[in-house]
Order: sequence, then structure tokens, then C-alpha cells
Amino acid sequence: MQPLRELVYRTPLTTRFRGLDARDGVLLRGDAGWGELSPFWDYDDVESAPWLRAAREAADLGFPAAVRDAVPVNVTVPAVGPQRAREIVLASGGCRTAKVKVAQRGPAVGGRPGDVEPLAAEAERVAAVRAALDELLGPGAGAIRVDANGAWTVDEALARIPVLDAEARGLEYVEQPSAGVADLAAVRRGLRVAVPIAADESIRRASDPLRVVREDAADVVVLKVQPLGGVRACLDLAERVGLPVVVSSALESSVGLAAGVALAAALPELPYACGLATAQLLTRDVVAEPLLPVDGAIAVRRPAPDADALALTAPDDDTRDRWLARYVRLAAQLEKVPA
Ligand SMILES: O=C(O)CCC(=O)C1=CC=C[C@@H](O)[C@@H]1C(=O)O
Ligand SMILES: [Mg+2]
Repeated sequence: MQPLRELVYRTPLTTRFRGLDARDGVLLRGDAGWGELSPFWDYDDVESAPWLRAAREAADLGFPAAVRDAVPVNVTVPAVGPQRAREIVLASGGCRTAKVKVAQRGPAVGGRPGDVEPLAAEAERVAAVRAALDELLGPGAGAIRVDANGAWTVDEALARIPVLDAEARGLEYVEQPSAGVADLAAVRRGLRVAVPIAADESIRRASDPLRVVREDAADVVVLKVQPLGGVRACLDLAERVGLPVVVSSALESSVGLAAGVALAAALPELPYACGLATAQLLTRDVVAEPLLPVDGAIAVRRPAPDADALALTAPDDDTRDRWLARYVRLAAQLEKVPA
């Protein structure tokens, strides 16, 4: 199976996210439908190979049976100012849960990572989100979670989480406050407020995702279909982990998001809203009707790419060539690694 030349896409983001201003990837078609391959460019071929396994599962096998027909989702609030945070929550399509990015790093200086933003900026953002949810749903209603992408030290996490918990009037959980399983466990043990800890990078970028469980480092796990090698691999991991699961996107087009929606639809239990409303962060999509929330939930369906939409997301020649070359390298990489 080869990706067709015209099925590389690239779209600007509405708001800078994860240091990115645009998102791109390649769409693959197989007997069972469409899959998306879109590892971030800072991932090497070894780390990106499971992303191709996930795309091939979608294209060649399709998805396991769904046990629900809609998936409650969170609105994702990037590291923006309070006014923009408010607008994003108000325009979220009825999401009752907001995930707020914190611990944003400034630009690297002389090869060293930039400083983490001040607590005051994080607190202002969380307070603005609390006020917007209050406005939409009533005082104290809805839920707020924050995601630090592992960027706080343990001490920063222990000092900041109680402040953000107060601003949120109760955080639902904190996602990956610090990097590494040992630090995650230290934060979980040391917190003086009862805020659950969710593991994201410690699952999807770890050689041993079960270490989080053995070391009592988290209360919740975040699963992302592409980095973890497909919907079936995630269902299997969820069973082995035995903790509540939140399905989150890797910021894909609606073709890739459909795999996350399929995982969330197939999980036996889904106690939290999922991070799958990220089509809202793309200025364009590859399908005619993107997977966007209505009344805070995404309907379980699998949209196919649309010719008009693809014409508007066509990349420059260089981006197209880089993806096709990457696809060939990853296919070779996957041959080397047993499933
Ligand atoms: O979970 C969400 O609300 C949206 C997805 C999301 O936050 C992410 C998608 C892709 C890359 C990650 O840096 C980021 C995350 O850390 O969870
Ligand atoms: Mg995360």
C-alpha cells in the first residue's frame, strides 16, 4: 500500500500549540477505509513506527465494535492569555470539561530550554476558564484539568497545583506534572491537596508503560492511538493498566481523530471526557464535516477525506516530498520491529 501523492495535507493551526503553527501528515487508504500517519517532526523513525502501525490498522482492519455512539470531550485551551482562553471555552461546542495547558516554556536560550511561565500566568488562564464555564454552565459547574507536559520540577508542581486547584475550584486532575515516572510518583505522594495525577508522556513515550502502575505514579492514564500503535494495542494496554483511561488526540485531522473516537467508543468504561476536540485547533480539515463536538460530545463516525477539502489542505512540494520519503522509511522501520 502506498500513500497517493495528493493525500499529504497541511493546515495552519488557529493557535500556536506544542510549539507548532501548522499540522501536517499523510492519509493512507486500505480495504477497511482511511488511516492517518502524522508523527510530529521532532520524533525519529523508531519512535514514529507505531504511528504507521496505527494508520495501517485503520486502513487495513478498521476498528473494533463500539459500545457507545457518542464520546464526551474536553475543550483544549492552549497556553494563551485569559481573554483568548475565555473565547475558546465559550466557542467549544458545549464542552463541560476544559483542559488547560500550563507550564509553557519560553524560547530556548543558548541550547538550554527556556524558563517555565510564571505561576501568575497559569493562574490567570485557569481563572478565566473557570469564569467562562461558570458563565456557560452555572457557578462551579463543569470540570477543569491542567496539562504541564512534564515541564514542572517536583517542587514547582507541589507549589503550583494547590494554587491552580483553588482557581479552578477543584481540579479534575493534573496531566503529567513532571517528567519521568519517579517524579510523577513523587508529586502524587507529596501533594497536600486531593488532586488526581494523570500520566501521558510516561505512557506514550515510555519503553515500559506499566512502570506507572508498578510505581503508583498515577490515578488516570491518557492513551493516544497513533503513538501507541493502534486502537487494539490501546485496548490491550488499558486492560493491563487497570486504571481509568482518557483517550486523547495527537492533534490529527478528522481522519486520524476517528481512530481516537473509535477507541473511546470501544472502551468498556469511559469515566472522563476525552481530549478529542482538537479539530477546533485546525483552520482546515481534510473532510467535509470535521469531527467536532455538539453539546460537548463527538458522534461516533468515520468521515472520509473530501476532494474539495483536500484541495484546500494541499501542501507545498517540499512538505509532500518529505512525507512520502518519511512514509517509505517508516514502512521499512516497521518491517524490522515485530508487532
Ligand atoms: O488532550 C487534549 O485535550 C488534546 C490533545 C493534546 O493536548 C495533545 C495532543 C498532542 C500532543 C500533546 O502535546 C498534547 C498532550 O500533551 O496531551
Ligand atoms: Mg498531555
